[in-house]
Order: sequence, then C-alpha cells, then structure tokens
Amino acid sequence: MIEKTAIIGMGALGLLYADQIASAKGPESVSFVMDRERYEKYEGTVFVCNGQEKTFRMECCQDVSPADLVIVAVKYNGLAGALDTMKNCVGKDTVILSVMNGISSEKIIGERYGHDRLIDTVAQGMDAMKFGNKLTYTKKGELRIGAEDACQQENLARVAAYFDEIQMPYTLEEDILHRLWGKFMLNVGVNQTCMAYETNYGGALREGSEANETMLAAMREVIALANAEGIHLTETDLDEYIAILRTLSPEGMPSMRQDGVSRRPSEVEMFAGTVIPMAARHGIPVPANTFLYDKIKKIEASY
Ligand SMILES: NC(=O)C1=CN([C@@H]2O[C@H](COP(=O)(O)OP(=O)(O)OC[C@H]3O[C@@H](n4cnc5c(N)ncnc54)[C@H](OP(=O)(O)O)[C@@H]3O)[C@@H](O)[C@H]2O)C=CC1
Ligand SMILES: CC(C)(CO)C(=O)C(=O)O
Repeated sequence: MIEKTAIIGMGALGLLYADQIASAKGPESVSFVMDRERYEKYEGTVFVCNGQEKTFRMECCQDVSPADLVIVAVKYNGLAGALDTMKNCVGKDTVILSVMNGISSEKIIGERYGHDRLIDTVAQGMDAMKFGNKLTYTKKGELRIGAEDACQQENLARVAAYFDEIQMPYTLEEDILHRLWGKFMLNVGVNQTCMAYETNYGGALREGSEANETMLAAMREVIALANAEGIHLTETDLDEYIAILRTLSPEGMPSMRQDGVSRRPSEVEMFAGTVIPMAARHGIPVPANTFLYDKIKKIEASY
C-alpha cells in the first residue's frame, strides 16, 4: 500500500502531482521535501493552481522519515542535489519514480538507490507552466509507467494500485524503453526548438517555418540514434507525438522555454548534450542537434 508520498521538486510537475494526490487522498498524504535553504525560502507559500489558491505540506529533508513513494520532479541540473535531498525519504520498501524528461534520470537514480525500487516513468501530454507561484495548464496529461526488469514488477503493481486509488491518469506500458525514447525524441525536438527560436507550441508547429523544420530534423536524428541503440522508433512515433503537441495550447511553452524566459540554465545537456556524443559513437550525423546545442548555449551565456 502507498500511504505517504514525498515529492522532490516544487515546480510545474511537482505541483501538478501534489495537487492531484492531496485532492484525492488528503493534504497529509503528500509533502514536498527540500533542503533547509529552500524550506526557509518557500515555507508558507500560497500557490495559485489554475486560478485556485493552494498550500502544500513542506518538510525539511533532515527531518523526514521514509515515504512509501518518492516522486523526483527536478530539472536535470538539480538531479545531483535531489539525490542527497531524498536520502532520508528512501527506506526498505520505498518505490521511486522520476517524471523527469530524457533517458538518463532512471539510470542515475537507480545507481544510487537500486534499480529494483525504480519504476520507469514518462510524463506526457501536459502543457504545465509555472512562473513564480502560479501554475497553469489546459492539459493534465498522463503518466506512462512500466518495468524494464522482472524485479520491478511488484513495485509497478503497487504504483498502479495507488494510481487507481487516487485517480491519477496513467497507462501501463509493455515496452517502456520505447516510450522513454519516443518522449525523448519529442523533447529533443520541441523543447530545444522553442528555446532556441524563443517561441511556443504554435510557433514550433507552423508548417514551412525554419523552427518547424529544425524541430522535425532534430526528432529524425533521434529516430536514427534510437535505431542504432536497438530501439525501434519510426515515423509513426514521430506523427503520434506531433499529434499530441497539436492538442496543447498553442500559446503554451515547454519546460525548457520556461527556463529560457526565466533566464535559468536549461536541460540542453539532457537533450542535444546526450544526443551528440552518443551519435558520434555510432557515426550518425546530427546537424540539427548540433545547431540547437550551440544556439542554446549562446543564449545561456548571454544571461
Ligand atoms: N513542465 C512540464 O510540462 C513537463 C516537465 N517535464 C520534466 O519534468 C522535470 C521537472 O520539470 P518542471 O516541473 O517543469 O521543473 P521546474 O523548473 O518547474 O521545477 C523544478 C523544481 O525543482 C526544485 N529543486 C531543484 N533541486 C532541488 C532539490 N535538491 N531539492 C528540492 N527541490 C529542488 C526547484 O527549486 P528552485 O526553483 O528553488 O531551484 C524547482 O522548484 C524536468 O525534467 C522536465 O523536463 C516532463 C513533462 C512535462
Ligand atoms: C512535451 C512537453 C513539451 C509538454 O508536455 C514536455 O515534456 C515539457 O514541457 O518538457
């Protein structure tokens, strides 16, 4: 049974899931766990989630006991710190899931806390944006969850039962690696393009524009790379993800562009920064990702 959930990362996704859990199971069943500095900074903050004022339980990481479920919802640059922050939340029976984008967070968390307690997760279909204390979204999306190995099956069943109880939108994936790579392809395309071209979903989807062509080229480079890595991504996957993008608010912007607007370091190392060296090992040319990487690094250097 999952009774107590700790969330590391009080950003767009962390708030989305805390709100869902607190509404379904009560405010005591979920808390944001953070270092003392953040705790002192954020304690008592009133958030506005789609127009409604909300407060959430917050705890300092030194004072917590193990949770049944830990949700990791930080940006890539915050992951190393989050691994330390969550130390006291992880006990013998704790399950961990990462809603982070990319194909690396599960491996990094698993190396520290054990792969058997990790449930591979892809958060998709949402257009959540957070600026200051305001969270807005028109689509809540869903969590795609699955097991890479038999040793994860028992925890996967626990998480699925919990999601049923709290009415969390989710789908059990038979091939979670395929899903992780599919979402990675989307983010390499749309997140980086919106950041580099300073645009939104509407701008990235405008057919015939340079932004749209760059986005599609970057996604196709991920298809080639995935195939070289033994993951059978195809144009059908690309079409499926572009169709999901079309359901989002055209004025909305991906998490990476939100970093750009707020002049924060982005997750480019988790996207093109991962694609480029991996492609080099396979001898696959990735000009669109190289272009996006350079452009985004220049933008970050100008802050
Ligand atoms: N936004 C979206 O719609 C989607 C996002 N994702 C992915 O989910 C992940 C999270 O994204 P998002 O929610 O947008 O990120 P945000 O930038 O909105 O939030 C990240 C939060 O993590 C906090 N944080 C960083 N380090 C720590 C730490 N050591 N302990 C506690 N809190 C910490 C930050 O605090 P502070 O600000 O104080 O540094 C911030 O509140 C990313 O990998 C993103 O790519 C996936 C699907 C959709
Ligand atoms: C797909 C997208 C763009 C929105 O769900 C996302 O994953 C993000 O904002 O990081």
